[in-house]
Amino acid sequence: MYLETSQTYRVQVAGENFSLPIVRLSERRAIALLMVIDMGIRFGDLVGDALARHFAQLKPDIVVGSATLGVPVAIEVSRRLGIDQYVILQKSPKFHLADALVEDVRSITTAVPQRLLLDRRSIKLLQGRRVLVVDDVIATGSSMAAALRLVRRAGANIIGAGAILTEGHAWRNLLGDDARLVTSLGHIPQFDIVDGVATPDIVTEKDAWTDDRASPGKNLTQFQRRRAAIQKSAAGM
Ligand SMILES: O=P(O)(O)OC[C@H]1O[C@H](OP(=O)(O)OP(=O)(O)O)[C@H](O)[C@@H]1O
Ligand SMILES: Nc1ncnc2[nH]cnc12
Repeated sequence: MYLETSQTYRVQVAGENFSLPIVRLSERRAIALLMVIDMGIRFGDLVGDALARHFAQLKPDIVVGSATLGVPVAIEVSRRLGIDQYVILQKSPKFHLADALVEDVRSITTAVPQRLLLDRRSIKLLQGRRVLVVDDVIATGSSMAAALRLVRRAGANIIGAGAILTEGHAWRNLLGDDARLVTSLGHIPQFDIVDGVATPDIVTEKDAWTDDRASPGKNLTQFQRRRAAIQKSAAGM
């Protein structure tokens, strides 16, 4: 099912405003859809520049992206970091991927379970290297978690996880300690359909922790940070 609503959601990505169509996933759920492949060349420049600038200081040796929509992100970021080769984790099984490392994925946009595959021939590009993993969106976190597992199985040292957008905050629970690796250029909520209208889902928004980049809670434990954020949001702050 892919049903456009008449609603859009305004989001800032790397400081610029964009309007995303809100589409239904089911009778009860909707998302603000970011189709990177429809956003044009300038958008690729914007997100490539911003992610590369952020992660350059961590000196990645190579960038890994997940098919399909993580592919342009990996290319744009690699280009700006001056790194020639990049590694793509595939979602569709192919004959030439018969000998791959595999992890299960269940992303927000796909009704059926999927598999993420790392071609064993790419392991040599990752083993012992400083790796940046990128994707277009992190929602449930299932795709990013599977990507991180695959890259670690290849013996890499993951130095960061970059996304154009985070969507809700459920991914923080799924990623656990790895949530601290994540930097995104913007944030969107997930939506419930209430009386036919897409409404930001306060449950996953409430799940927010204090953002490390905003710093005030930097030295608090994860639990304290979560509790503080929930109390703040319940108090309407
Ligand atoms: O955090 P999650 O819930 O896993 O959602 C995020 C994933 O969803 C999309 O992939 P999708 O499976 O739709 O494949 P695509 O890139 O081929 O569109 C997106 O590109 C991310 O990889
Ligand atoms: N909002 C979104 N737009 C495009 N792809 C997505 N995958 C997960 N959430 C998405």
